Amino acid sequence: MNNAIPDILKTIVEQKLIEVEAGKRDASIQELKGRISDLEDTPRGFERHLREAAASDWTAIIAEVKKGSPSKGVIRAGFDPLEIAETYQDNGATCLSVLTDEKFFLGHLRYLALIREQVGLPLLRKEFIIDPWQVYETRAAGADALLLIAAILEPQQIVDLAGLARELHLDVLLEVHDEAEMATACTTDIGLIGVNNRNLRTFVTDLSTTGRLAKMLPPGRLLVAESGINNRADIERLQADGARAFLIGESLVREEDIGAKLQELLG
Ligand SMILES: O=C(O)c1ccccc1NCC(=O)[C@H](O)[C@H](O)COP(=O)(O)O
Repeated sequence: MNNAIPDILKTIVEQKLIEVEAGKRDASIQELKGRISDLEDTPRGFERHLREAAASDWTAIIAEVKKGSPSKGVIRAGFDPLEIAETYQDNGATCLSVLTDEKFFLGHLRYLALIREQVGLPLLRKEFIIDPWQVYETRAAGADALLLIAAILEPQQIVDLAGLARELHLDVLLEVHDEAEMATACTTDIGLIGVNNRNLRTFVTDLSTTGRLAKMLPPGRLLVAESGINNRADIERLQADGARAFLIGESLVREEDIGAKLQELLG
């Protein structure tokens, strides 16, 4: 991790180091491997679902199960992760993103298994992954894909963590915020590249970030626009800029009628 990364990410990573060490004391990689071999179903093809939707007329939305965030505090009072996930499925989401960080996003690892039991859509574990142990934990918890955040990883860590994820049949979404991180992403063979429109120093979202970085993307990668997407016009603008899938949290969970909002976003 370099010194140039935003303070919020430094704080989160420091917390993750503590959590991972505690996690390793609770369950060794060997134990996690045992849990993985006990799983009854195989991953659901997170990237494949996005690519199929993006190749059709359907808008590929990754709808996020998000109770809160460092920038906004609690976004949805009376948060029910399963009810939200079912609403997303019933109203046309292609995939789901499940925040599992407890301290900063008020999520939980157990939401993955809870949702997986009742909802058939592929699940992304939205976490701050910094250690191979967490990749095993992710697969054992029932996710189909994991997020890697370029800002908190060295290029070799990205390659190694993505390689391990693939060995465990997990798809990877690699998130970038700027040109330097996109340049690193281009040196990998990761198929799903997310541009996060949220500036993590100011927490302000600027959708033009996606268009700026899209120009650097080699053919064959699927561009996911992340954060700050509020309405159908935002999606159409991002589509024109090259985005083929859309990761949306706050503008959905903030609504009283989440299903109606998702339908509006789908157009
Ligand atoms: O959401 C935040 O405040 C935040 C702060 C620090 C690191 C990451 C953060 N967000 C994670 C995400 O990437 C978003 O949850 C996701 O892209 C959805 O964004 P939105 O639609 O704006 O809720």
